[in-house]
Amino acid sequence: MARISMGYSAPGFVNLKSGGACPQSSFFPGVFVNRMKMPAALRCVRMDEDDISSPPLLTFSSDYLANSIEVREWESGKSLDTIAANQGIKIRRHPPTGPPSHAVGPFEFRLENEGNTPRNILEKIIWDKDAEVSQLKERKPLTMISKTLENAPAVKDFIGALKASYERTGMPALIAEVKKASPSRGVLRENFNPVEIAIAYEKNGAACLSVLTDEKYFQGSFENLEAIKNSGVKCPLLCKEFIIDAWQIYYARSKGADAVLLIAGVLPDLDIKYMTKICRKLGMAALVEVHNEREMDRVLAIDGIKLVGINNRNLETFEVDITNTKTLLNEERMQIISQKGIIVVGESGLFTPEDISYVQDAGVKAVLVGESLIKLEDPGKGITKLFGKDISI
Ligand SMILES: O=C(O)c1ccccc1NCC(=O)[C@H](O)[C@H](O)COP(=O)(O)O
Repeated sequence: MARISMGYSAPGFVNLKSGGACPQSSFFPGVFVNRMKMPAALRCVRMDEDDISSPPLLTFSSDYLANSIEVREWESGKSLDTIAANQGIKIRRHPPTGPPSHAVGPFEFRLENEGNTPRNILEKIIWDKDAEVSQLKERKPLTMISKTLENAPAVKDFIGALKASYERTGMPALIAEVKKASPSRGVLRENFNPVEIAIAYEKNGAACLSVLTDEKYFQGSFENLEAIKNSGVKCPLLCKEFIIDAWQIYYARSKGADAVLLIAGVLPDLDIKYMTKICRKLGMAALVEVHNEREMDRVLAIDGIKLVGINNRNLETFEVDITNTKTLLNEERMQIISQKGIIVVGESGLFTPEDISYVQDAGVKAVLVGESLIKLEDPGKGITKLFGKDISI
């Protein structure tokens, strides 16, 4: 099988060559491209069929490339943002740079939102995350992380835990979120002890836990994730991050995550396919999050996805509407979901037993809940209040 490998040529740039051992032969001979403008799937790590612990040399099967519309678009000069926009994604991965787009007489200017101003909070988060991940990767290259994975504790079965809970209680399985703050609500809980909260959630019937790791906007951290993992909590853990680079999946795994979040409103199909493949190789689950019908249809068309989250919160406007879950789960889609054995997770804005019944009737088998639990004096007891019954027994 022909493989493409990347050799670094200049900071931020790669020289695409074919066959790791044969640097000058053809696939993309001597092509220099801006690495930051490439889809994540083409950017960072090895896609070797059998070995995921190897050094960060990227390899792709030629079949994979030949079948990918996005790769062909990218080869023909389309930028990552254009490819994403063709899939309805409005979030740009980086601040656009380049000359001002308007000239009037001797003046050149850029209209607001045409230049380096993020269009909304999600775009701002993604731009900041991109800079953060670039720095972290320099400090902890994949080779270093891969070494730590050799002795890492086994991954826990995230989807299995959701199914078991649903079967046991007859109610949506709970993914309880360890969330100190959010951009839409500010600080949700001053007295925040992540391990205590995690233990209380588990004791009161949570099937899995979601741990926010973004520091800047959510006051979360990978230390929190690691501390919960090491506390003896048995629930599988979702690393709640803004993943834009496959390196982050390996990093999350090294910090104890059993599952990661992939946001369809940020990641084009090729990235989702590539990242879910990495998750499978690492034994992790991927919760692929959608907010609108287009994202839902894109994700349902991708093979191998087993967990889909419907976020009732619009991450660009912060508007929350739980009827979104019902809108997205129409009859036609429910048929695909059941044929493919997908578990649907209802996310955000769930506060009462009526809300839980509403999304359950719409077709979800799990829910992801943060605010309504974390704001209570006793977040563990909040679970019984939220479900209208004790789901720990
Ligand atoms: O919660 C936010 O304000 C937010 C803003 C921007 C991007 C993501 C955001 N939240 C992530 C989530 O979707 C929620 O943390 C999760 O679904 C739980 O929601 P909730 O029960 O409403 O706290």
